[in-house]
Parts: sequence; C-alpha cells; structure tokens
Amino acid sequence: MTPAREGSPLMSGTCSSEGAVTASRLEMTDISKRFGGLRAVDRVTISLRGGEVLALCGANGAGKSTLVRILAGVEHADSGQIALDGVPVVIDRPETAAHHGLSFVHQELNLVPKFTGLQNMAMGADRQSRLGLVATKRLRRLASEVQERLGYRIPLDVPVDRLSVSDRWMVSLGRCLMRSAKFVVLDEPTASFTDDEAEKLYKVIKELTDSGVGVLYISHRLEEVLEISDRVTVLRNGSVAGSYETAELTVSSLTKAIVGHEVEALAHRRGDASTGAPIRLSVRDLRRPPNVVGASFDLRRGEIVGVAGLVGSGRTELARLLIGADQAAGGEIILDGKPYAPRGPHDAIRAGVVLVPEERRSQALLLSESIERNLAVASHGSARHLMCRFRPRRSHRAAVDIVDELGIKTDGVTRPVLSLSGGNQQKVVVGNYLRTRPSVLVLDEPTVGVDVGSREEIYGIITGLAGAGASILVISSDFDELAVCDRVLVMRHGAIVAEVPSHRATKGHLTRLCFEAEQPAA
Ligand SMILES: Nc1ncnc2c1ncn2[C@@H]1O[C@H](COP(=O)(O)OP(=O)(O)OP(=O)(O)O)[C@@H](O)[C@H]1O
Repeated sequence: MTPAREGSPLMSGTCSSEGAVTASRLEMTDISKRFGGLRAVDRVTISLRGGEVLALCGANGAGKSTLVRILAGVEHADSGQIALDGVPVVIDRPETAAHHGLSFVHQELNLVPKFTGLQNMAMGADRQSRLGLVATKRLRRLASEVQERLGYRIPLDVPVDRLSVSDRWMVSLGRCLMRSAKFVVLDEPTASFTDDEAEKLYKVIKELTDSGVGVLYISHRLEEVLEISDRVTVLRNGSVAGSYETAELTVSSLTKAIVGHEVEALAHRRGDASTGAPIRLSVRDLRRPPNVVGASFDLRRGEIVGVAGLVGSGRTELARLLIGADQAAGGEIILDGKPYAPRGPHDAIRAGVVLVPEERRSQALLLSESIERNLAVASHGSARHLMCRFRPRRSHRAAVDIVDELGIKTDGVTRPVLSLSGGNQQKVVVGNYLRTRPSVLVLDEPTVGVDVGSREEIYGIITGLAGAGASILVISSDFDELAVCDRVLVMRHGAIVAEVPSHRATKGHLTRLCFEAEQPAA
C-alpha cells in the first residue's frame, strides 16, 4: 500500500498516524421500511465492525438494497435506529452519511456519463476540492493516490460512457475513497465482472479491511461471499433469516439459508440432445475488426451452445452482429438455409432471432413504465406486439403469468419497473425475451444479479425452450453456468479458438482455454 500524504483526505479524519482507520462499530437496529403495502425491510438488525467484511445475502427483493439505501440516507426508515460506536445518529440525507464516514457504491453507479473518470471522482472529494482550476492539480494527485491504493489503473481522462462496466465500477469506488471512509458498502460489485476483475476487487477489499475499514458486501455470488467475508447475514422477505460466521458455511448451506430449501447443483447436459438435428444458424468467418476477426460456428435446432471468453474477447460484439445491432464487415450468416443479414434488432426479431443484452437496465428497460408495458417490449414489431396493443387484457394476463413463473417480487404488474429490486428488473427482461418464443435466442450474461433460486428457474426455461426446438447461444462470464450447454465455444481476441463438449466444460478447463487455445474449432 502506498502511504497517503499528510493532509490528504486519505489521511484525514478517522485515520491514525500509521494511515489506519481506527476500528469502529456500526449498528442498524430494528430497522423497518414499507412501500405501500409491501414490507421491504422488517425489524432488521445488523452490526459491522471496522476491519471486517460482513456479507449481506438474500433472494431478489429480500430487502438488501433498501437497507443499504436507508444507511445511505437515500431512503428513510419507518422505524429503527442507526448507531456509530454506540452513539445514535440520524442519517437523513447522503451528505450526513458521508459526514459520518460511510461510503457507498450502489447498484446504479450514478456516474455522469459525459464526465471523465477524474471529473466523476472529484464529485466524491471534499467540497473545497471541487472548486476551480486551483483544485484540479490536487484532485489529480488525490485520484492517483486512490489508484495506487486500489492497485487499479482507473482511466482518469476518458468519459465514463466509453468505459467498460468494471472500469466504471472502479471509478465509483474511487469516488467513494476520495474522502476518508470508516465503512464502505458495496452493492453487488462483481455482478458483471470476470473472475480476473473480481480477484482485483478482492485485493482492494483486503487492503481496505487491513487499514481498519469495515466493508458491507452484497452479492449473489456465493463462492465469493465464502471467500472474502468474515460473517454473513441472510435476509428473507425483508427479515433476518440468520446470521453466521462464514467459516461455518458452505455454498449449499448458504443457498438453503437464502432460498429456504435445498437447491441441487447444476448438472452438465449430456450434450447429445441435438446431435443430428438440422443446422438452424450457420456463421461463417464473421468479421467486424478489431473486436470480431473471424467467427465460424453452427447452431443446431434444439441445441444450447455456450460462448466463454474474457472481457474484450469479442463475445458481446459477436452477439450484436447476430442481431444486426452492428453491421458485419465480412463473412456470412445462413439462417434456416437462407442468407440472413439483419439491418437492425427489429429485423432480427422478425426473423425469430432475439438477443437478451448484457446491459439490460439501459438497453432493455423503460424504467418509469409499468412492468406490464415492459413485458411487451421485446415483441416490438412482431405480431404478438400488435395483438397486445389491441388486446390489453391479454397482455395483462401474459404479464401476470411471467411474474408468477419467474417469481418476480412485486405487488402488481401495473407498478413501475423502477419500483422493483435490481434482480427482479433483470428477471423482467429475461422473462420477457424468453416468452417471445424465438427460434434463435442469444443470451448475454442471463443470470447477472439474479439470485440462486431464480437462476435455476431461468436455466429450466432455457432448457425447456431448447426442448421445444429453439436454438440457444449463452454468453457467460460465469463458466459454471455453461454446464447448461451442449457444447461451449471459446472466444479469444475476436475469434472462436476452441470448442469443448459439455462434459469437459469445467470452469478450470474453460479458463485455461480462454488464456491459451488448445484445440481448433471443428
Ligand atoms: N422505491 C420503491 N417503491 C416501491 N417498492 C420498492 C421500492 N424500492 C424497493 N421496493 C421493493 O422492496 C423490496 C426490496 O427491494 P430491494 O431492492 O431492497 O431488494 P434486494 O434484496 O436488494 O434485491 P436484489 O437482489 O434484486 O437487488 C422489493 O420487493 C422491491 O420491489
């Protein structure tokens, strides 16, 4: 760790002379919050000490983010108390939380898209630092200190709308470290991270706890919860279902605590389900340099094919070419024996090819519109959409069905999507596209932010669609979930470099192949 300079916020306030933040205690006692008739948080008590990681786990809609927003002063609790070192404090707005040394990286990063990394980070600095040119040098120096402390090179001079998901996340974390923090709250940081990026974050968390900072960590990735936390509190339906020392937990016992019952581990598909079935989609030497430089593969009827690759391998760009969101510079796609060159996503949907995009909040949700209306978006341009427009009752019933099927937690389909928890918003999008019954379905990171129980439901639906004849491409950074596939293509530097049958598609093997290709694609 680079020692912070005398007089910088990294050294000020709560820091001792060694640069360590003095240990402290945060308690939230008997916190409750209702939204209309919905009890989002119900008499929840948690405590966090300086220097430890407390993980907060629970199904989508369990109340985790609401609890965190109360701590951040973004929401106000109906009852309960927050105390620091045993002294009650009133946190009625974000500035008060910051004043008490509480820092947050929420699910919605709230960055200003056209501002650079540095400009966004400056918004976290002390008020006096935000002003004028004189402060700019100091801000840059502070930002460099934060970067060194994080051991992560944040692109300071690039507008954040041009950064990757993980870089944007690091800008947000950097922003919250621009002033000293006693407690840092991270709400699903690694949801869209690769293993490699997540490892970097774990090092940052270790650095924070070593310096005495207490970390409240929300995640649906149970293995990482077991790896990095000291204790775990599980919420279920707004209440505390249990608090545990991490050492006493396993993935299956934690899953059971979250869901309330046992969940079987995902079994690898036999891989021969669609052998001999006709080829539905044939992709030949598809190119759009520099991200896609030669992708060739076939997708059969009823087949589920995975795409594994590191960030920057061209996975998402390949998906965009398949639906015409970007135009290929070369190569060809044959769909059901005919050339297929969609001019855009609507063309693709009309041809029965659908992409569930990775960035669902920005690309696939109308946040202020109702759940019901959002559940008709994917079918834009299709006969079903027109039917829904003229038959609102039918569309209402379809929406209620999807909400039931995927266990989307809401008190009505006429509620705005914005009122749903992050994971339930994901389910709306995924469920919506799944229900369009496409002939080719491309899913980019289908279960990011989705809880362990609902994930199984989504896998079940994917498998069911394949059983009914759909051809499915699953792009995922979670290599364990590629067990749901018949075979897995490995993408590296814009090309498909290997193909692995289901029974060999283990996490270790795929990770090795992502770094170094072993066998050429068939
Ligand atoms: N502003 C709001 N208006 C109405 N309901 C809300 C609002 N914010 C949250 N809720 C509801 O409160 C419940 C808890 O939501 P919360 O976001 O805290 O869940 P979560 O545990 O963080 O879920 P996820 O893992 O999906 O992020 C959900 O049912 C959600 O729909």
